Amino acid sequence: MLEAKNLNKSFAGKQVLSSLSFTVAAGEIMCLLGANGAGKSTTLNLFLNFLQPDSGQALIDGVDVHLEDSSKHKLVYLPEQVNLYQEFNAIENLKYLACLSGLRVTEAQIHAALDETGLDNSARQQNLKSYSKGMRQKVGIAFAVIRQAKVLLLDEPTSGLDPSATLEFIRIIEQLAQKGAAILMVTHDFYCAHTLSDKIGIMDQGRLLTLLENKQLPISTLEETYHELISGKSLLRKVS
Ligand SMILES: Nc1ncnc2c1ncn2[C@@H]1O[C@H](COP(=O)(O)OP(=O)(O)OP(=O)(O)O)[C@@H](O)[C@H]1O
Repeated sequence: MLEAKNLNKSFAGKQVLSSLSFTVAAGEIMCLLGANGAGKSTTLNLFLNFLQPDSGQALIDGVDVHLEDSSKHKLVYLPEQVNLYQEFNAIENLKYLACLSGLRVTEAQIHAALDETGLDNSARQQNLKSYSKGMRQKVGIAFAVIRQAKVLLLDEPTSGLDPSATLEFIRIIEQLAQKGAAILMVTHDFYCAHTLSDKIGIMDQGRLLTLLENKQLPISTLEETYHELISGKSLLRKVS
């Protein structure tokens, strides 16, 4: 389980996160939407312990990531651009990543993880420099499968993916959540947020303005709420 507890963060006197609190339970997918500069990536960086909060806690399974690094073994981070070794193929990359994490994996386990992501068998022996963004992402997700990640942090995972690759990505992430991972995703993609998330937080200027439960929420309501909150204007009024 992942929990932001009253997180505050400033850079050079500028408050970029203010009293940010939310939880993502095991098996749940939460998405953060917000304008550029709202503080979404800063939030991920606090969970990754790349940054220290001024106050508050970023907790993974009840452990403050800034006080104990035991939580880092439970976590996999997928940045917008998955930067793996371009000169290695998928199998070699995953073997190497597993080795760096102190995990022993067989080639059969690596193939099984890649099977879950749907990466074509024929591509697995090719160097990553020939991969598309979606294929690279599948290798990153396969690492989460190998690591049996309890927490997955995703930063704008669908930007630049074509509609089919986006759908495939959604299917893979749903499967990881069904297996019990807590997933926090930052995105500007309404469709992905709407299709995938159990709850959607809308952020602006470091604050969580609202937290929408996504049970049968129409995508038009999500978009309307976003625009009203962020720009103070109704989408419907704008177009009429
Ligand atoms: N290392 C840093 N040093 C100084 N300011 C920073 C740093 N990282 C982020 N900021 C500032 O903090 C604010 C929040 O940035 P953040 O990257 O978290 O926003 P975001 O919601 O992820 O935006 P985007 O959608 O553009 O990725 C911005 O004003 C940004 O300029």
